[in-house]
Amino acid sequence: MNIGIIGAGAIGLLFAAYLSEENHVRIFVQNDKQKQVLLKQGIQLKMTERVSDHDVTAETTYENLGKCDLIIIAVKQYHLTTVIPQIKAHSNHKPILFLQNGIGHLNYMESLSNPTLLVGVVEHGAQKFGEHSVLHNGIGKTNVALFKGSYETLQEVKSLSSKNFIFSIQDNYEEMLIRKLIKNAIINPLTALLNIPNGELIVNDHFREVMRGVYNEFEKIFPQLNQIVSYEEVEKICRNTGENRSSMLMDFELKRRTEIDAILGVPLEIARERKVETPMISLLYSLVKGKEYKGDSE
Ligand SMILES: NC(=O)C1=CN([C@@H]2O[C@H](COP(=O)(O)OP(=O)(O)OC[C@H]3O[C@@H](n4cnc5c(N)ncnc54)[C@H](OP(=O)(O)O)[C@@H]3O)[C@@H](O)[C@H]2O)C=CC1
Ligand SMILES: CC(C)(CO)C(=O)C(=O)O
Repeated sequence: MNIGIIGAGAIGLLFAAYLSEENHVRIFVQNDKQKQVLLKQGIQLKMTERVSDHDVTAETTYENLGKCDLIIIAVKQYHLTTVIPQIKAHSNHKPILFLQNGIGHLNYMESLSNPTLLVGVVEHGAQKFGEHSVLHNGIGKTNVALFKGSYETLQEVKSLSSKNFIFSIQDNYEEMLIRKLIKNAIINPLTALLNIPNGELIVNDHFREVMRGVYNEFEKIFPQLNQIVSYEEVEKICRNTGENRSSMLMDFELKRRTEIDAILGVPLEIARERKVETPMISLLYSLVKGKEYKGDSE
């Protein structure tokens, strides 16, 4: 298959490395320096016990998007404003797979006329080093679901699976995204604001009370929430990833923009539309925005 990947950050490089084993991968990047490094050296995929090199084609313009059988969008949600016009201009008939955290990408997807659109939730952990190296530091899987269009494409994506890189089909895209959203929405802002690893949230009854309160507010926004993901599952993630620093805490530490708008901003808009009061979620949103605004992670 000819696969196009937009974005060569941690997730873009990870997907490109694995998928290039059996497919031709074109990776669309923003700067010429990264393009040259990728063309000359390929992608270096690091795992605990081995390092491998993977050849890809790299481009800084988007004309060749139309040559791809599947396009994977691996940029952050807040980058979509620049990517969506390129999709509309060069590949409005191709299947697209969106991998963003949160639910902010759904509005963008609704604006596309592509017949087949897919969403994915990445459970792998990946960290980028330099222009072309990626560390696969957590082997999980990628859940994929149909947003609209052909189920056949979903099966083709599943068939791209390999030993350490599995795609698993999910029936309901909304439930799949909400299941991940709730975990990110409760764990990420609190760990980022408190500067603590995930596990510390559940050994402190005061923090647990706040977590439960945020969950209850989400249940007011999404009344079926408890049938999709329970509060106990959120605590389980904290236990299972106890030593981890959440991606939002790492964004603060590295002075990068966070994904707070996709994680809390869009649910807050839905709450407003549904006339639901969510004071705790609003407070967390404003605190993260405020801290981001100052550009100060101390
Ligand atoms: N990293 C992880 O372990 C996980 C990440 N995710 C999710 O996956 C998504 C991607 O995350 P991640 O890879 O970590 O993010 P990164 O910030 O590492 O990568 C995003 C990349 O997109 C590039 N980019 C931005 N705009 C464009 C554009 N118009 N054209 C081409 N490239 C562009 C950026 O380039 P530049 O550097 O030049 O700005 C950057 O390399 C996020 O939504 C994240 O939440 C989900 C689960 C795990
Ligand atoms: C589930 C969680 C909170 C694990 O750290 C995560 O996905 C993140 O940090 O973004």
